[in-house]
Amino acid sequence: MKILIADDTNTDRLLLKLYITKLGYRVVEASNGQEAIDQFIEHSHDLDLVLMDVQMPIINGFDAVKAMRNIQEQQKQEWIPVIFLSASAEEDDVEDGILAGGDDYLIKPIGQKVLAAKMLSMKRIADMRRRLVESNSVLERLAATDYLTGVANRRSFEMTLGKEMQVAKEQGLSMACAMFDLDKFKVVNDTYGHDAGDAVLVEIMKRMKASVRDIDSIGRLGGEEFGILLPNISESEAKDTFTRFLSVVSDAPVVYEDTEIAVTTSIGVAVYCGDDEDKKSLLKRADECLYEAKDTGRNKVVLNSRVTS
Ligand SMILES: Nc1nc2c(ncn2[C@@H]2O[C@H](COP(=O)(O)OP(=O)(O)OP(=O)(O)O)[C@@H](O)[C@H]2O)c(=O)[nH]1
Repeated sequence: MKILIADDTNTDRLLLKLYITKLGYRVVEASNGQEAIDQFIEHSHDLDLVLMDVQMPIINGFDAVKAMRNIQEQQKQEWIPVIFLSASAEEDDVEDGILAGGDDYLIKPIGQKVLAAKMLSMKRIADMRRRLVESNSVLERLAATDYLTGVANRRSFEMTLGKEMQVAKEQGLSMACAMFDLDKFKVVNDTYGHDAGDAVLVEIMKRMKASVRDIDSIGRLGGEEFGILLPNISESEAKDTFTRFLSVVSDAPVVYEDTEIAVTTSIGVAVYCGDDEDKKSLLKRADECLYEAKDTGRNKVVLNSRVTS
């Protein structure tokens, strides 16, 4: 456990440091409010507790903690517990300390046992918060992911599409939004079984994930239909990339329990040029291109309603 002690009185700070190091904890020191904020910023990644004197020069303890809580909120950091230390036992001061973002308030002089007990209770709270934050991030990831293929689900894909369209608009860049759908997939299921169909979806997504750039996004829109976003790409580059994706799908069969299953895909691509078009209309254009690809023979890319292969 790493603890920041902020106190302008050298003897108080050194005594606290002595108590705390004896308990086996690491200590970072500050002798005024500004230094406390600086140390908080520098050590926030592994700081477990702040012991903050109230009366200090430059910035007092309450204002320093308000600043720390703002930083924490802006940078979406974990909550680090703060205990105020003060000679004042006024009820108003205790209330102000908690309102400023403190978690507890101790009246000086502070006994060694009380300090150790308070640190233990703050650590419990910090650990509980950490576990909550971790569980939330797992839940958020699950809520955004397609369970079978591990790519983004439709909701998450559409959110990314909205963000990418905004970036493209602000920076005057073009981007490609594609819908692709495995051809005659019902035949795969009917011939080899649903589990084999699932294995095909998983393998094709694995290949696609390995084929796109880090800035690209893939999502499952439903069934055997997927979406791909290629930000910052010209129309001709998009055409080349999606034509290459046809081969990524079809060049090698998917092997499922010693059976080779050959699959192809049809891809409909709408290029967005940063104009006022909305998400729904862009997806509709891609969908129309996909239908054209299906209608005109499958295993092909149709870009902005023009047959390109
Ligand atoms: N195995 C498996 N099959 C799925 C899943 N989701 C949808 N499907 C199947 O995908 C098939 C889609 O069939 P259709 O809509 O007729 O399209 P298609 O056979 O691919 O034909 P085209 O799209 O016209 O080339 C259906 O058999 C669905 O049951 C899934 O998660 N796993």
